[in-house]
Amino acid sequence: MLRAWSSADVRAAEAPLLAAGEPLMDRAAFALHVEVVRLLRAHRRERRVHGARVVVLAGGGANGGDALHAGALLARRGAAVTAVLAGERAHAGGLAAARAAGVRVLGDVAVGDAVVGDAVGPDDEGDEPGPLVCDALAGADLVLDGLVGIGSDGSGLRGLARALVAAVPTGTGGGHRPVVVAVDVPSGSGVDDGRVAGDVLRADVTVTFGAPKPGLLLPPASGLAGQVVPVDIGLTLPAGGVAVGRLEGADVAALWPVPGATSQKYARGVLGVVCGTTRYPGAGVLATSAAVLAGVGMVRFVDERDERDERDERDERDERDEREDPAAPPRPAGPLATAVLAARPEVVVAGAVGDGRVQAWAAGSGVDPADPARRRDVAAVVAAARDGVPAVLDAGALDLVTEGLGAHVVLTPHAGELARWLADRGERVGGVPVDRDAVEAEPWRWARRAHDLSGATVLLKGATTLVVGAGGSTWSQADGPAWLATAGSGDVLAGVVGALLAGRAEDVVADPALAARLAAAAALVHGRAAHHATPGGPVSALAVAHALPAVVADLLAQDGAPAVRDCPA
Ligand SMILES: NC(=O)C1=CN([C@@H]2O[C@H](COP(=O)(O)OP(=O)(O)OC[C@H]3O[C@@H](n4cnc5c(N)ncnc54)[C@H](OP(=O)(O)O)[C@@H]3O)[C@@H](O)[C@H]2O)[C@@H](O)CC1
Ligand SMILES: [K+]
Repeated sequence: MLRAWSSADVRAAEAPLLAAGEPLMDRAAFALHVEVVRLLRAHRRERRVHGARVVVLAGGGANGGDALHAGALLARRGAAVTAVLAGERAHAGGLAAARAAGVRVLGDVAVGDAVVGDAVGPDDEGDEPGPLVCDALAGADLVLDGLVGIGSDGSGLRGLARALVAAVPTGTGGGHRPVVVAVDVPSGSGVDDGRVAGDVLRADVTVTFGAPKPGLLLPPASGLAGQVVPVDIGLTLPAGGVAVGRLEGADVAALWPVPGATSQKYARGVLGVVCGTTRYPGAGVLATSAAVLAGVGMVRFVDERDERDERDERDERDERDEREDPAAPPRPAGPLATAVLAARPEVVVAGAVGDGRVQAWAAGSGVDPADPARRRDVAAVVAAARDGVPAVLDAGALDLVTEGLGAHVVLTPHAGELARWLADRGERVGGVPVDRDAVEAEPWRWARRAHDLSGATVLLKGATTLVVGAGGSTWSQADGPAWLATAGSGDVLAGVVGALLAGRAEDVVADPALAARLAAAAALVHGRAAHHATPGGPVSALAVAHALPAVVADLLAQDGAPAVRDCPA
């Protein structure tokens, strides 16, 4: 599991060690240079550090200090290192180390009484990179981004720092692009909230010290961090202080409901499904298939009934009452349930919500809220959820969600659906109702807001899926390929979430915070199933569902004790 701590927690953990004279920056810089050595060996044709051209972009704080110290170590290994000083001051220790190691220093900053280096820009403002800097960047094998770390307020880079970021070759049109390593965080990104205001240099690797910061896991900033390499510099972080977590494969086994030798289907969890309509049966097929293939004990699929069906049922019931005959004859499956049964014959069909017991519900996928019959079924599920039955509410069910649910209910909107849901509740940003762009710019903020308003666990679908559960606990999962953004993908995810809620229903009722971890595990498995279905290529939602058993089996075989539970027969 990857855990991110806030910059305040990291600073608090650093403080006593710095006061005690622990060499935290030396540790950070050493680890940083080790990662750079690895990257240079991997990426350079010569496979070595000697002769590699490295540019260090150094701000005036300790982030720049880390970068300059690492630059010094690289220079001592034979790299041709150029440091560009971007601040009005430079980290004195880092600069001294760099100069002593033979690093070429460019910049117009005063250190003590001395002005060092060459003029950066051609103008007096000094916020345009000059030709020496541009040449160094154009020829660099690797750029170290040490402009600003956790000292950033996330409002965007300014002055020369901003101009330097813009001057790094991007490789567009097949041109040269250096490997970019961010020091602690990509400079200027929202360290604690994942916001991106202004230009941020996209990193291939971020070497982060003490602990990952939330912005490395939270979109949109997480999309600029590349591979996150955490470095232990000896900090002790507060146990309860985790701001954001990310489940990894080894965490899934402990969450997944695994049957014991004496388990039977009812005790293993029955999932009631109200997904799809006669007109659009696909979502019913996909959500049901996913739940079955994720290992739920049984699916009870609620068929769609039209008004004529209901009239007939009422008449039959009245006739039975007159005959004092309580046994209802089994009803033939309608067209929707017939489609579902054709794909998954193991499913049991129910005539209505409440016909037969379930441990959890999945509702809303592929349901048009304007469809009166299906809307009534979904409303019955929402009522059951309000009464304490775990449920995943997707797509068409979201319109029926109001305040006062518990975290045992998982909402699964995408950004557009979440924006609409929030706007309907009067949420505004910059004086206008929240829209999709606003949610995509600050997904964590709005997922938390939806959790606060609804009380439910909120799983916000996206390239990085965010889950906010009880107490604001947050999980960020980025497990799927971009190909997973395909029709029906959300229906499959709803089925997997539903399977987990049904399989661990008692645990979720006892501890609603568990729902967020289960939803995060579902997102992980869903993403991996997409990779498994068609590595590197297009993927269909049904193929993702079909890949679930193999992916789950693989994850259960990993380290970590599976939660094998012998349920009473
Ligand atoms: N202490 C230690 O031993 C250890 C520290 N560690 C490292 O320290 C980092 C934190 O260092 P920090 O606290 O010095 O802040 P830092 O991130 O360098 O930023 C301050 C500088 O940025 C500048 N700046 C700010 N905003 C800006 C903007 N928008 N656009 C442009 N510039 C902007 C600001 O300029 P000023 O406002 O002063 O003009 C100032 O120069 C942390 O991330 C980790 O890398 C680790 O190695 C562990 C050991
Ligand atoms: K940085």
